[in-house]
Amino acid sequence: MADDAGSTPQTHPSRGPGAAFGVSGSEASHRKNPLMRLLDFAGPHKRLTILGCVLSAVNALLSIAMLVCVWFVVRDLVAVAPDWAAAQSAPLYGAGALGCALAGLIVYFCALMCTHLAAFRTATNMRKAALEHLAKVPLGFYSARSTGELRRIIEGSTGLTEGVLAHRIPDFVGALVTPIAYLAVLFVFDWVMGLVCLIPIAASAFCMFLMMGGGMKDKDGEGNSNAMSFMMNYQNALDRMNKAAVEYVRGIPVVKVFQQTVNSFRAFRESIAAYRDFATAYVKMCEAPQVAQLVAINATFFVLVPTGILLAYAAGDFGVFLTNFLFYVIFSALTTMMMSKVMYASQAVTEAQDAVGRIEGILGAPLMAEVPVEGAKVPADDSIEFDRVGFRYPGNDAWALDGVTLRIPAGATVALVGPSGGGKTTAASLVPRFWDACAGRVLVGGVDVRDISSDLLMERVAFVFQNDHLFKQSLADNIRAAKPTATRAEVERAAHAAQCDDIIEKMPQGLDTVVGTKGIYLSGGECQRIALARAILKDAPIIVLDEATAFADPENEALIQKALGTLTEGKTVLMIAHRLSTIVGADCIYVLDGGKLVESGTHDGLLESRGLYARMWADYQTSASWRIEGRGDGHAA
Ligand SMILES: Nc1ncnc2c1ncn2[C@@H]1O[C@H](COP(=O)(O)OP(=O)(O)OP(=O)(O)O)[C@@H](O)[C@H]1O
Repeated sequence: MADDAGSTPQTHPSRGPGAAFGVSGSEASHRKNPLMRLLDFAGPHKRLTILGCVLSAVNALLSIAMLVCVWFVVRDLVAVAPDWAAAQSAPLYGAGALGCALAGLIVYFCALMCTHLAAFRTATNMRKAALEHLAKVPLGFYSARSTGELRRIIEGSTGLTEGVLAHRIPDFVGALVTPIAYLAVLFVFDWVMGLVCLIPIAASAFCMFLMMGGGMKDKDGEGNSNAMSFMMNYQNALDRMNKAAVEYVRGIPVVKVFQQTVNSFRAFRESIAAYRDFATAYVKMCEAPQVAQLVAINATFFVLVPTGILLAYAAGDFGVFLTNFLFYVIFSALTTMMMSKVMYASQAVTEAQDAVGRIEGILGAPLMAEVPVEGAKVPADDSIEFDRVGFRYPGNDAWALDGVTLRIPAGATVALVGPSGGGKTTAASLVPRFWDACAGRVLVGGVDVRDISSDLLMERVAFVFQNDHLFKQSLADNIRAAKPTATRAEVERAAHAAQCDDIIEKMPQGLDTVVGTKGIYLSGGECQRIALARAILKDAPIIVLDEATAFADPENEALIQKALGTLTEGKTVLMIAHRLSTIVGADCIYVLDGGKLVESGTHDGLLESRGLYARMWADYQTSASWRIEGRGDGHAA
């Protein structure tokens, strides 16, 4: 391979996280703060989060104001006891306390409204960004990651950030504002008792600090705290278990046939054990500091009461001392709540950091290189050409295609045949750029496919896969996937041309029947005809067919062949078929073996040359006759 351009498809770095929301990838990734990175996804809704946090802080101040008012009521009542009627300002402070409480409720409600709106929008934007990005990455990305893992990132990680933005962040802000205001107020009345109340808070904060990893950097040197590194490992273990579970569920028919149990699936068993180990280790890591933290935060009375008793002896005015003491008793109840909020918020931030990192992992996956608009070229016609094409799958040293040169003139029908693993599917995949060639060029209409805008290329090429996927949507919508603007009449015409009339007739709601649910499923051959209707509706001038009749029974095959006739009429066709009878009439047959083009010519010409194709044809004929004999004498061959 002289001009090996590397073994991976040409790609370019994505614009990165938050790109769709006005933040460039590098800008976003250089920001270390996970919350800032998370808010990048909020777009204009970032302001709502900020407003929500401000309101949460106001609510915290109102809560303190309410308690101060309550304390004033108590002070006034104690001062005039038992002549309660003399406490003239008490009703005023009482009303103040009530007003603060009501205002606090309203403000907190508004705060949560703001943060919830922003949280839902942020999670939606994250999902959209990830899904949009996934549609543009090369197929190699999917070989390296399982659907279970991707699903968990898109659903799980984004869902997790919802809770963080909606509740934890405003609570965190409120919990941070509270001690500041608290400190100011604490020292107003009695600085000694204020100081004493701070001891449990400081002890609790220290335990929390230990719980979060004690500021130690992880061995990875990337600045992750122990807690962050633990969270990453924990989430990775969850991912592996998810991935193995999806594999296991998909393989359930095999499990049943070979009477296996979950324990015989090593990967699944090991992933469950790894998850258990991480979960246990996590609990153990948090055990001691969390117990200490809970003890510390609930120990306010433990330090406050003895201090109060000591100070009572030295107090000049016992009445004033008692009311001050009551203030600290009321206030200390707040500390438990406040520190719990701080603890949950810190934990949530660690989770959010991991979630944002995982979404960024998807968004950071390089995209298939797209030619700049000004450099994009338009194909002159609908011909296809392979010019010394070489291709290796990422992570695979062997050449799946090696120096393949072939030409399909516009309007011609060409077949790719060859032994299994010869490179037929790989060659066909290079035309619509599912992959890019590692060496040489693939040309459509004389233009390198990499120089054609992807929209134009997709307009020009229709690809019918071996096992085309039908979405859990109506048949009409499945067909319309090829052309969303198609009218009902166009969809019906395409379905009719693809010989789908019998399928539609037997469906309870005809074309509007949703497939894949409520026991409504199609056979392989029927799926293939719906996929052909899709391709007919698309009406692209270049058709790539990969094993179009692979799943068909004889009856379906006849219908499929008829549908293919309509689809391919006047088009450039590149066709892969194992049933050699379907390609006898092809204008040219290319034979691929071990990634190399070994023969080419018409059916008759290749038979005459007595090469690989002739041998494959002879084998095909023999196997076909075995089947016929087998049926005739009632024995399966
Ligand atoms: N996603 C992949 N990752 C790595 N290697 C792959 C991948 N897909 C195919 N290959 C390898 O590339 C080579 C060509 O495979 P390809 O599917 O193109 O052959 P094929 O001729 O279409 O085979 P078949 O007739 O069995 O479908 C094979 O050696 C195969 O193992």
